[in-house]
Amino acid sequence: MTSFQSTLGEESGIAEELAENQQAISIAEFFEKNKHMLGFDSGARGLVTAVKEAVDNALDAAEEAGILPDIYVEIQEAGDYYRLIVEDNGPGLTKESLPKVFGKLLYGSRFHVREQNRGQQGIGISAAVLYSQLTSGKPAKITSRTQGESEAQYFELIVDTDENEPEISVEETTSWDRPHGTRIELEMEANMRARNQLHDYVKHTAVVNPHARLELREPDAHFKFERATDQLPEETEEIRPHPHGVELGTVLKMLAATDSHSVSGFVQEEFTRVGKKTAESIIDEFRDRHDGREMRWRPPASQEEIDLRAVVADATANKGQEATSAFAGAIADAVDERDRIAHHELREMVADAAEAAEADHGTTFGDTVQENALEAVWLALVDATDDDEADSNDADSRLVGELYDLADEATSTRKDDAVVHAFADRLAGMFTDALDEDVRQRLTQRELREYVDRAADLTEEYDDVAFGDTARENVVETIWGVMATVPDEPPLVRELADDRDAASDLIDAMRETDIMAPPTRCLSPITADLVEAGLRKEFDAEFYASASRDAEVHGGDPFIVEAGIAYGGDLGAEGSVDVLRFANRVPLVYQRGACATTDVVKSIGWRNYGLDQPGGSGLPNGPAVIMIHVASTNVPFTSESKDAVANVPAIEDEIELAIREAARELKRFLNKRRSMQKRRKKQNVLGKILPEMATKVAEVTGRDEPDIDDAIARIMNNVLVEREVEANGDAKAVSVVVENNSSTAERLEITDIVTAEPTALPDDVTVVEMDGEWFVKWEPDVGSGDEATLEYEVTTDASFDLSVKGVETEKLTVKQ
Ligand SMILES: Nc1ncnc2c1ncn2[C@@H]1O[C@H](COP(=O)(O)OP(=O)(O)OP(=O)(O)O)[C@@H](O)[C@H]1O
Repeated sequence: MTSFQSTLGEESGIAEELAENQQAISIAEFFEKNKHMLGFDSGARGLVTAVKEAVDNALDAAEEAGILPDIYVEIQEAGDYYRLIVEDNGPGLTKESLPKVFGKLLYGSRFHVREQNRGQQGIGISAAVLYSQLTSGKPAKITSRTQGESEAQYFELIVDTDENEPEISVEETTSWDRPHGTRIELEMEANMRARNQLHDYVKHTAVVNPHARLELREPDAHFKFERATDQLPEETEEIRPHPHGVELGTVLKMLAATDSHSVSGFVQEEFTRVGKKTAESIIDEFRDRHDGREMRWRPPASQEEIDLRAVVADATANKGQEATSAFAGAIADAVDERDRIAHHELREMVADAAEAAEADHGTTFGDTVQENALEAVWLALVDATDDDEADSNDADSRLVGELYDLADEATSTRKDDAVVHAFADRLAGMFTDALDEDVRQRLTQRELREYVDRAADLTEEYDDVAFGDTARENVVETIWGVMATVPDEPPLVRELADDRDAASDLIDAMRETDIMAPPTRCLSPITADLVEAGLRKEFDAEFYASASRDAEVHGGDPFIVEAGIAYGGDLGAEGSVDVLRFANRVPLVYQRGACATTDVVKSIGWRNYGLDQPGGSGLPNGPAVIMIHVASTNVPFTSESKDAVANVPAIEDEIELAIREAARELKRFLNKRRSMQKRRKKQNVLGKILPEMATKVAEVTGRDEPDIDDAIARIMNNVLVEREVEANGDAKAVSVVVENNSSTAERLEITDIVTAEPTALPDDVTVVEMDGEWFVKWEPDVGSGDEATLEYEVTTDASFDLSVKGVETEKLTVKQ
């Protein structure tokens, strides 16, 4: 005991004294002291967070009401403070809800809703009000007008931190030129040191919300982001949780709150994607965990000389010979028809046989008779034949034989036969012993594993052989595979609600059952096309790629990850790439280093995708932007300030897959670019050397100089497009020849622009005249090593101009 402890022990009433100091803390007081948790840790950051909270709310509210958002943000210098004004054209707030929305923490419409929203906790805007009143001492000034109302409501209020309730100082009606919407005015101690973050937030919000019009006016800048589309994002719908990944506490709460009585009703009513069939599969999985499975044995083979009729007849008394024999025969035949039988299956067969015998012979085969027959047949199946020659060793030979077959099937061929037999023998002994405790031989998978482990340990010990983990696991799996799920009714919901272990079995069962991915109507991904369009709008790059994954689930909430990459062009080549992070269409500005998105980007081997990555890990270098969007009904953030996505493995996996999908396209682009660069270099060298060689050769041989273009095209495996014009009487015969020297088939788009009307054209070309010029368009498919020719005529002198598309310039030689 320490001296401090001894003092404590001697003084009576110290606990009471300490207890007097204990008191409840209001949530508002708590956040007042822990402003950093909500993103208000400094003046610079506080301003950005306040803008973010107000703009996110405005977007949420307008979209929810089906209104194209039009948001105006203004930051003014106001003496020692900064004044923030945010106006939206959303549906507005009623007189009753407005004070609570702005003057009470943890008050909101989204916390209990399983639907993708920017807001989640109902803290954001009231925290901004709290920050403003703490730093400037001024109340928040809110104007709001709901649709159809002739006047707007005006409030001045603060948060009463003791009570966490709004304290209203002014409440009146006013006129406002917006037909509907909300205007917030907050004064706060702030500075513009985080101007870049503020601009990034607004700019990136515009990238992922092309349907919104945003305007930002601050002391030194004024931006307008016009909307790029009049299409609101698909309306989202609320959904129930998905059974994959829900946690025990949540399920216990749901069990306590549900109106369903049965587990089947519960899983169908409370979860998404669970119909009757899925519910049955979940319950089967639950039974496997909660009740275990029953061992199924083979019926006796004919050579075993087990006479089941005699066994049943011996166990049945006083039912008359005819009826008894019909009863026994029906059981024996039913057993004989099966591949394997579990105890509960045999029980059903006996009941069926009793019913049939009763119907045919008028004799009742009641419960006791059925029980006797069941026990006798079951023991004959699992125990032994009672045949005269059987000695005690043969007593379990049926089980040994069957378990030997199963173990043999499960283990590698390298295992010695005698060893497998010895193992099966030991395992059979355990099954036989189990009969004393539970004649049905019900085992959970864990119990079966214990049996197998024990038998394997003994085998290792006495037979001096290895019986490794894989072999053990295979044996468990094989035996578990032949065991039967039991038909027992699962406990009622109210029993489950009080039974943690059983509820946990239900969660495992839900996890193990194949269940369709959750519906995505509750999510509003940006879509791959718009991810790319957003990047194009914002970054002048050379290459863009994007990927949008299918929905997955974490903690019962569906989520979708999207990724995009922009590369080259005007993007800065110095230093590491830019990572743009978004959650539910909201740009994440702070805590980049603590975000799962950044962690995943760092963990990818970017050299493999053609980017420079010093040391082979960490952020890659180069002129690239990597964008990641996580959309979910519940984005797991690292803190209430919603700056960084938490390290949830299921989400990290999807982030990685989405990035890799886009990165593969980048790799293809970079590889191609590299090979084209090589080609260009080689072609340049050839273009220099060949003419000199040609001249020399011509000089030496006294012949004409060979055609250089043709030669280059062949050496470089290029596609050569060549036009020739020959006089043909008064007319001119024109031919355009395509010679494909490359190793792949090519589809070209050739336009010959002619200043005279072309005639004698083949059918597969189109001609359009514009201002005295004729555009002859021809689209030949030319196989590798093949040639194609277009021929036509012009009657007068003309000039020509060939344009060729469909083949990279590096692979093309045009001669005209
Ligand atoms: N501009 C607005 N127009 C209409 N309703 C609004 C507006 N701003 C807030 N609300 C309503 O007030 C509620 C509370 O907003 P608040 O910012 O406190 O929390 P939230 O957005 O729900 O969650 P979070 O704390 O994650 O931001 C919202 O859920 C919404 O119903």
